[in-house]
Amino acid sequence: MSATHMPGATKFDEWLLENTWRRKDFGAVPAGSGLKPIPGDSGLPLLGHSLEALRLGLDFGLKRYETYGPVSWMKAFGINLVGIAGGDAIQVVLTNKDKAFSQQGWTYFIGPFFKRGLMLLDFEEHMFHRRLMQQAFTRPRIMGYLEHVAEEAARGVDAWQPGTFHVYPAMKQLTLDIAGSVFMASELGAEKDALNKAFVATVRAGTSLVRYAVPGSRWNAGLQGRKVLEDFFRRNVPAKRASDSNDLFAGLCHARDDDGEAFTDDDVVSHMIFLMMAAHDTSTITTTAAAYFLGKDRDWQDRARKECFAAGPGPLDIDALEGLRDLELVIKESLRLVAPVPTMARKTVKDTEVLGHYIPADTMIGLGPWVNHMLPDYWTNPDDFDPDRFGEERREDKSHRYAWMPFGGGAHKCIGMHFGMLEVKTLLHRMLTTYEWSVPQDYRVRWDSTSLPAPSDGLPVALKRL
Ligand code: HEM
Repeated sequence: MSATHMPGATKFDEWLLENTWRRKDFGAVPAGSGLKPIPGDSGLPLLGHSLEALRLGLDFGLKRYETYGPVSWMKAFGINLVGIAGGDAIQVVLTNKDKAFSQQGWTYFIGPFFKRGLMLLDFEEHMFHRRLMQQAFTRPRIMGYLEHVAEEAARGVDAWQPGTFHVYPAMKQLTLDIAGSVFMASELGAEKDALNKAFVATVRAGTSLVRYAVPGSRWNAGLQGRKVLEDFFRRNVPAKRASDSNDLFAGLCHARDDDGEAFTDDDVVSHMIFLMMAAHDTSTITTTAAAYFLGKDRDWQDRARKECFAAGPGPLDIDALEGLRDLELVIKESLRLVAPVPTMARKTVKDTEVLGHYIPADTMIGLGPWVNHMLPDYWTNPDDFDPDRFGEERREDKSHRYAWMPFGGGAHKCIGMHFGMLEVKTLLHRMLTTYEWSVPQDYRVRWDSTSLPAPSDGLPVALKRL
């Protein structure tokens, strides 16, 4: 197998991918259990498979699946990691019947910066927090957030300059502005730039290669960023509790469950910091990926634009946004071809098994949704951009419950899924009714996999005002 999804792969990358490593089973299976060991290998001395995982992303995941099947192990990032892909295997983990799979896998990577965020909580405590947080994602509350999104989207998109235009950095700035407005409508004021800086440092730290506090390191900047954010939110909680504004910060402050329980001030602070991260890069990547595919496929761009003009100039309300069916097909297909969260981390808290493979307690797990999105068992011509595959006549996403899973699944399925889709639709609606754009037919974007997928060249397009 070669690096078909990674333009610009070097000869060394190709060698790493094509090399056959010495196969070794992972740990000993308890005698008499009837279970199988996990196949895999340890890769290069010291580095293990870190390089391929970081440089080749999807191609590496597909190679592991092809070589070892749905459950395999490797060394990477200084640890032993069990990779799980394919619908059936991922379903076992996300259903989590015996509560063996915990979120502590995420804690290893982003814990110091996003501690006590919803995704890092487990089991009963997680359920309690999730139920409360749902109160901030009701339809009326989402309608309020969308007003902020539409306002920022119009302001930001209209200011873009035609010509050669780099979509990714512009979109990243715009979704950051949107997050500022949706999350805390009025508090930012003079602190806006300092907070944006702190937030960006906190997010970047999660992918730092140096994983301890050395002066000048990304890790250190992330810890300092977290402090700035904590201080800001903590200072503003009392005023927010007393306000009735329609932003997410107020939503968390006012959330009550059926027994009248509420979040503590510390909870609100931690949830705000995590939510900003969860909402920001994911919507940037989704919108950028859709812009890329539409820039290549002008027929789909025209089709989506026609629908957007028919819906009106905006701001569109929630019903109008939900009615943008063609655009929804485009976004779903973009989320399939570029999964914004390509790997999901877990850690076993007890001995367990997946499809008959024994997994001991304290094992780090990486789930591979992006691999599922590309398996020919579920999708016809998986490499093609073909939004109609999600249309009513075909519904290829129903080929397996976990064939399409950009928002995860099970107890931790994305709580911002509905709002996130509507935000992306608002952005694309504004883009499609303001500009047309294209990329050369032979251009292929390289999705850098060192963190969440991002176009390594920023995605240059030829942008023309309509
Ligand atoms: C369009 C883009 C988005 C994508 C692709 C996405 C993807 C995901 C995925 C895959 C997970 C599950 C992680 C896991 O199980 O390990 C998740 C969880 C989560 N997402 Fe999103 N997300 C998006 C937008 C958002 C937005 C806009 C928000 C909030 C405003 C949000 C908030 C969250 C939260 C709080 C969790 C943790 C849920 C829990 O643990 O119960 N996400 N997201």
